[in-house]
Parts: sequence; C-alpha cells; structure tokens
Amino acid sequence: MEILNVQNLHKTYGKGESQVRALKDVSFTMEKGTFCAVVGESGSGKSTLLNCIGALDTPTSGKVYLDGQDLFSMKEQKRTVFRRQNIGFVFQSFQLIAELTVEQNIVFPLLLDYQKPEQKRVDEILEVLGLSDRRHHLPGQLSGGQQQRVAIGRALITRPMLILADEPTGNLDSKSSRDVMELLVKASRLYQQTILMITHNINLTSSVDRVLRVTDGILTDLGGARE
Ligand SMILES: Nc1ncnc2c1ncn2[C@@H]1O[C@H](COP(=O)(O)OP(=O)(O)OP(=O)(O)O)[C@@H](O)[C@H]1O
Repeated sequence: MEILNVQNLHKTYGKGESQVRALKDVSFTMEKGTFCAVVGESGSGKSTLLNCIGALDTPTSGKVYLDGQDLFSMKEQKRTVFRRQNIGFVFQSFQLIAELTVEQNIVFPLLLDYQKPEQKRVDEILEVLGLSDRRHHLPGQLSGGQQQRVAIGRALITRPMLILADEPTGNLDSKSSRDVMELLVKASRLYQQTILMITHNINLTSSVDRVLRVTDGILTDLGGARE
C-alpha cells in the first residue's frame, strides 16, 4: 500500500542572484512499512525535502500526497491538524519538554488532540524503548540516547502514517547511534511503521530497506540496502 507520493517537487529559496534551487523535480513513492534513508552532502537539499514532505515548509511547485491526500491543497489550519495526527517528527535536538516526565512527553501529542492515552499502549512503547524504569524521570536526568528514544516514543504514540527523522543520531556517540537505529528498525518491523530518515552516516544505512541520495537538489533512488 502506497503511503507517500511525492511528485515533481521543486523548492527555490530567494530571488535573483541569491536564488538557491534546493530541490529540482523530485519524485518518489514509499510503501507502508518501509524504512528509507536519505543521504547526501551538506547543503544538498535533504532537510528541505523532509520539511516539504512534513509540511513544515512549502514547496515552490509539485505535490505531496500522504495516504492519497494532497497536503498542499488543504487549507493551512486543516494541514496543521492533519500533520499533527499523521506525521511524527524526530529531530537531531530531541525537542523534549524539560518540565515533563518521560511518560508525559510520550503522551503529549495525544493530549494536544484531546485523546486519552491508552495505558497498555504507553506501557508497551516504554518497554520497546527500554525505558520502563525511567518513566518518571525528567529529560535532563537521561543520556542523549535515552532522550532520543523518548522522542521516538512520542513520534510512535499517535500511530502516524509517516515518521520523518532529521539526523536523529546527529548528536549521539556511536554506541547510542546504533541503539537508536536498532530501535527505529524495530519500530518499522513491529508496527509496520513507515520511516523516512536523513543521515550523514552511511554506516547507518545498512539496516534500512532503501536509500535515496540527494545531490544538489536532485534525488536518485539507490535501491535496497538491507540484505
Ligand atoms: N531558508 C532558506 N533560505 C535560503 N536558502 C536556504 C534556506 N534553507 C536552505 N537553504 C539552502 O538550500 C540548500 C539546501 O539546504 P538543506 O538544508 O536542505 O540541505 P541539507 O542537505 O539538509 O544540509 P545539511 O546536511 O548541512 O543539513 C542549501 O544551499 C541551503 O543553503
């Protein structure tokens, strides 16, 4: 089943001499449950691509369909709610709320939509994250790798159609990076979770289903990586 369909995406920043064509006619699709890595040099357009797919930025032209719904034909308010309910984000800088416990951070997206967290689901996610014994801790009492695992739990809790992860291991040492990668692979398997992840680290792409390379705004599908 096709979850994501990106068609002829262009993004141009600025005007005249300072114009930057960050994305040039990018098209690709993703099937449900696939874990896809986006690689490319600094400034090649990776974050611009993720931000356009996640509707954090607006493409200059082109279409993004999530589960058949055209993101940029929606009114802005509807798009904001659609994004919150259907896309989970994981950032390099974790972006947890310092005053909330691990468990409260994880259920936070549900509360924004006035949904009651299902305790069984919360317990299961904490278990998958390996954080059951840290549920009442504050982010400041956790290691970087543990904080990123909380951010992944927060992305998983709404059962989003798509998780977008921008350099999720960028702030982590190599051991924590491997742990976070293992967790993302596990989530993609266990929950059939579709994940699109940017990484600088080519070593981390060995366990994903597919690798996309962005070079100067142009996307190339490098195909499968996992054996
Ligand atoms: N808001 C902006 N205004 C103008 N130019 C921008 C803006 N955001 C990005 N760019 C330019 O668009 C191009 C692509 O940037 P982008 O951040 O998508 O690259 P990236 O591959 O994610 O880089 P990195 O790996 O360093 O994060 C770069 O040339 C960048 O300078």
